[in-house]
Amino acid sequence: MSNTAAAQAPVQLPGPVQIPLVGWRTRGLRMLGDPAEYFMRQYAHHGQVSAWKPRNPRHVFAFGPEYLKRIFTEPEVFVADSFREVRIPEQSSFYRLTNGLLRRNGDPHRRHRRLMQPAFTARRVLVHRENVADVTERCLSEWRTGDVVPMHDALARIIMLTAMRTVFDIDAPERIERLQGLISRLLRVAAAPLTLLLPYDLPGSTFRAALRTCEQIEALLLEMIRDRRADGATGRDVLTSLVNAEDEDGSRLSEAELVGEAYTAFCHDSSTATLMWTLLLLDQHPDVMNDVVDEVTSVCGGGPPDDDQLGKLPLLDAVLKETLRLLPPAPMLIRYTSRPTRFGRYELPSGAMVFFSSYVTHRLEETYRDPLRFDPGRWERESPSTYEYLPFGAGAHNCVGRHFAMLEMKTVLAVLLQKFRPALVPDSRVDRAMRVSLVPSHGLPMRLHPPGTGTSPAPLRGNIRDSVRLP
Ligand code: HEM
Repeated sequence: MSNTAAAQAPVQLPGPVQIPLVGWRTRGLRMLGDPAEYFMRQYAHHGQVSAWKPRNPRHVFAFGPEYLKRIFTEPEVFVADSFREVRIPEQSSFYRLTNGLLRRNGDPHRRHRRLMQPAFTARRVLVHRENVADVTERCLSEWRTGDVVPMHDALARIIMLTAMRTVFDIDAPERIERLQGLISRLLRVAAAPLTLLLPYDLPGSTFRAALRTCEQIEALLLEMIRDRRADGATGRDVLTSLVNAEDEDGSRLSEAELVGEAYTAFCHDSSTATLMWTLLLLDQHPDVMNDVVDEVTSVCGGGPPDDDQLGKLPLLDAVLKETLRLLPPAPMLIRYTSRPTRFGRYELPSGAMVFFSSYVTHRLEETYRDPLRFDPGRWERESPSTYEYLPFGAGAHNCVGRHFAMLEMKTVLAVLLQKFRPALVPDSRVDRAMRVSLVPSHGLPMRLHPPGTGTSPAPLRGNIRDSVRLP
């Protein structure tokens, strides 16, 4: 945004002709159904910045890197408040569980980041590598060549068990099963559009189901936090690091704060989503699949990667980066303006909701050559800026778990691809589905072949073909 542009008198934001009686919740429902498509249409019709109601811009869309830079570099003006629209009662477990970093701003946010960061540095997360490999190998020992595996459930199980071990250090099957069941239920009911539309504690409502499920999850988390404190907290799991984390003035996170942060650190569904998309894209690009399998096998020699080998898998790294470019699990993020502010040539009121989408930004032709092509090789030629490539966000709220996520995804894929060649069941339907993350619909059924089997891309149907050019 140039100074000259900012100095000009404000003009009206681009946007659609207003249709009376179409409120934001109606539009919001359409948007939540398929945010990727909705945002692409908004961008195609109105460009890098626009509003639903140009004369009263309370809902604004920003896709260009210059606007994103503004959002990320002024966190005191563009504040995060992830669950504002759900109107969660402040005294509820639901509130405390969702009261993590993504709800905090300013000093409280900085304090929590300071306390959490040490558990998530690139170096520190390596302590979890063996646990991730061990869980993956155990789960894969139940898979058989020739089987058709519903990849969504299978990968979600690996990631959930990994999180249980690395975040909470729990292995006891009954505790795992209980927490797994509760979290799956919460993700289902919390993502239901009715929870947003009818946020009331009424009999039979999805909102009430979310409230009750959160009470049970919070009770379990508190049990674990108190166990940690009682046994002196010496483990290497994330919860132990958070329980022991001490600020410069000697203060620690309270029980309520720990509940919110531990829950956020536990939800790894973005990793599950990325793994699913990666397997699909590799299936559709057998040459890349062959090269990745060669790389992983020659570096790791049949076993899980060690610390050193994890850093020697450049193609696997590029494949994950390219998957996160084309299909970022969080395709819709939101900030709220804390005061009236100039936004380039436009004026935004206080309290405006600003939507932005890495899904759209990652497809800008000014930045990416042939953006719809899955091309891991582009990462040798193209080096987009922080505001042009942002699957993990940017600025104050950038993903604290990014190193963890990369370690987790690389390890799972390295182990999996040395044991099996998964191939999509031909003629499957693959649509984008917005659950908590952007995932392939219909569970992604894949047949397991021996590693090294030559397969051709499975014919498939569905709107995934609008997101990426497939054979
Ligand atoms: C492929 C995997 C992942 C992706 C794509 C991803 C993406 C993101 C994005 C886009 C944000 C920024 C949200 C915003 O600005 O509103 C974020 C924040 C966050 N992520 Fe991740 N994430 C992933 C995995 C993880 C994992 C495994 C953890 C925990 C270990 C984690 C913990 C967090 C936390 C705590 C925040 C909030 C940071 C803050 O507000 O300061 N993420 N993530």
